[in-house]
Amino acid sequence: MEGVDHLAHERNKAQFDVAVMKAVWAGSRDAYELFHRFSRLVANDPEMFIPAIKAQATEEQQKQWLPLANKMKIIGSYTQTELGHGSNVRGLETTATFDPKTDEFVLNSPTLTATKWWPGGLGKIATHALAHARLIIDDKDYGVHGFLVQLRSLDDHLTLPGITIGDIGMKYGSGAYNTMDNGSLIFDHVRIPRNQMLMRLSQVTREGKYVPSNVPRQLSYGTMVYVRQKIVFDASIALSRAVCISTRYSAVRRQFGSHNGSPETQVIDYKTQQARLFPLLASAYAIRFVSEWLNSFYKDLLQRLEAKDFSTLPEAHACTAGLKSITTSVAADGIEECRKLCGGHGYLTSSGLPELSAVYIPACTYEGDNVVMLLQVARYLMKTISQLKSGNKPVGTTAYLGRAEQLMQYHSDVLRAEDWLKPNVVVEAFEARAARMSMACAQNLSKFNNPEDGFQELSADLVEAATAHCQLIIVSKFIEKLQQDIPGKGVKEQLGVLRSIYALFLLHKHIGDFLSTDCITPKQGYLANEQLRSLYSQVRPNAIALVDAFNYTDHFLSSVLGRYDGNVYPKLYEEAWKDPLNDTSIPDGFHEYVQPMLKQPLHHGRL
Ligand SMILES: CC/C=C\C/C=C\C/C=C\C/C=C\C/C=C\C/C=C/C(=O)SCCNC(=O)CCNC(=O)[C@H](O)C(C)(C)COP(=O)(O)OP(=O)(O)OC[C@H]1O[C@@H](n2cnc3c(N)ncnc32)[C@H](O)[C@@H]1OP(=O)(O)O
Ligand SMILES: Cc1cc2nc3c(=O)[nH]c(=O)nc-3n(C[C@H](O)[C@H](O)[C@H](O)COP(=O)(O)OP(=O)(O)OC[C@H]3O[C@@H](n4cnc5c(N)ncnc54)[C@H](O)[C@@H]3O)c2cc1C
Repeated sequence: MEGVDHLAHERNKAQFDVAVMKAVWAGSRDAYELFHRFSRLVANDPEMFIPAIKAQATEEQQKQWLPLANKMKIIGSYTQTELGHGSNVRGLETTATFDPKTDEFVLNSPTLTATKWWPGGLGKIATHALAHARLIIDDKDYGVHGFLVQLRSLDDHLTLPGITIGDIGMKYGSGAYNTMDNGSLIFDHVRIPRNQMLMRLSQVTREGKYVPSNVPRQLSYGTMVYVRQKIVFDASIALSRAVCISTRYSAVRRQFGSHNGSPETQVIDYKTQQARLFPLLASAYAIRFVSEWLNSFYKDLLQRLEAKDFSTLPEAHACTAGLKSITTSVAADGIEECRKLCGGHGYLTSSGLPELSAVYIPACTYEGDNVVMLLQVARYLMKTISQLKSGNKPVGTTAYLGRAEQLMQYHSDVLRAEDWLKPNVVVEAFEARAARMSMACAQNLSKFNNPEDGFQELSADLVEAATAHCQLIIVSKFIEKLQQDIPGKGVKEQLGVLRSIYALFLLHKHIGDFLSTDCITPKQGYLANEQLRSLYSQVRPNAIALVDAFNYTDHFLSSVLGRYDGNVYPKLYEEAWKDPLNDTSIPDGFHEYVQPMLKQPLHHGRL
């Protein structure tokens, strides 16, 4: 019935202050503003163009271009990827050749594979591109740099001479990402003034002299680092949306279990449902907290860069690349699992889950393919280990590698299931697992004469070691979050339950790592799983309140299964009748195509 809260009985079970949990989840308010910018982003993509200008343009260039971009007097596209290259930025083929006679750069797409391909907004709406092209001066190639290129007239929006632009066509399913005009672009000797090369990091003088950057060249990748750390926050939003829908529906849905006329069992009470759903609920909170930490780490990096302190740049790259990879994979797989947790109705568009999945899953690819990103983390870990011999003391997220020798001797001292609730016990196990996996890779790498050959040969193991490292970061940041002062009845206790679920679920899922590295015994693995089952029982009465704490409106969730009031069945039915197919009883084409078949005379008893 309208106006009735069908989940009130669930909400009354909450053992914590939901208002405080909402504040803990919301964290810094700007994160929400960011997300709402993102929700506009799917239709447009100024959010990379502007940061890229800030990162790569001189003050003078920023004064010229930022006001135009901020006021949408120009619409920009971050135009880097090409038909032939995306991951390998240094392999991009578009050229920007300096012409000293005219003090211009000539942009050209020398091959088909040099066609710019995928940039958001490029297909129909962008008036300007921040095009990444190989800087060529006197036939010498100085590598990839950024260039501002006008694509369309600001009067009639027609493409300018030498510019061929198109949309790259429909994408995955009918998802909302098809509102994004990812485009293609071919340059045919397009001339731009020299001052439209972004020259904050490196310059080209009027005489055509190349002035190399006096800061790490990787700062030219700064926009990707910025977006990757934003994407981690986005993963917490996407996963929490799906978890909210599937948790509420799991409390509404009843199937089997009726005795003597009693109500059937709520599917949320099945242990299999809990074992699939509650780790995702815990992961949403874990990703949110690590995104908060990553954002503060990134802001600290920016301050350091202002002071020409590049000391945390390598770690920032590794953390943004690795956490982007891990969290988007968890979120994308989690959204699909949430669909399955809702049974058949999860496959309905009105559940909100197919659309969420279709829009979200490219996050595993854009801003860096997830495997390529983990390989970057692996490079960083191997480099860190190689420097141990020279006495380099790792700090920050690799500090544990400074204790590698000690961790190589580690054996968990867990005796009882509840020992796994101790944060230090968990962190030690995760540190030992990550250290041993990385050290084993380093050991194996040392057997290769050519380190690059070794890296390629061992890349699958290296990805697993990088994954263990990133999971350790997320577990550690969840633990650190709970060391903060968090008020409110039962809030910290509930977050503690989620922290333990997150860590022990990962331990159970990757039990092979923990056993093969001899960090824990099979018995200790068994006790961890015992404890996990007990934790699910502790979350159960709080599950609805924990997803209420995400504070999502029904409009935002756009899901009949995830409605706040749990009034699912009438709304499912109502939503179905909105389908145009139900405007008529007899479907189009029936009389022309189906009825003649039905009217066919029977021949010898056969149609
Ligand atoms: C857009 C919205 C933003 C925010 C607001 C809203 C909401 C956010 C939520 C979601 C986002 C919403 C929408 C996004 C949707 C679509 C947009 C998508 C855009 C794109 O996809 S843009 C294109 C992205 N492309 C990539 O990511 C390419 C990936 N490839 C690379 O990054 C590089 O090619 C790679 C793999 C790093 C290799 O580079 P390179 O060959 O130059 O380096 P090496 O591997 O040889 O390493 C050399 C050395 O350099 C270090 N290093 C590499 N990269 C970096 C870096 N970025 N920073 C610092 N250091 C770096 C590396 O570690 C090595 O160091 P070493 O010598 O070993 O010490
Ligand atoms: C929805 C969407 C929006 C996008 N928006 C933009 C945008 O606005 N601007 C822009 O410039 N680009 C954009 N892109 C492009 C995106 O950045 C690239 O697709 C992404 O970086 C992956 O590169 P790729 O396509 O070359 O993949 P590839 O690198 O070709 O990946 C193919 C396979 O090769 C593997 N692989 C590649 N290299 C290695 C290696 N060294 N070792 C092991 N395995 C490897 C990958 O893991 C993957 O399995 C967008 C893409 C999508 C899907």
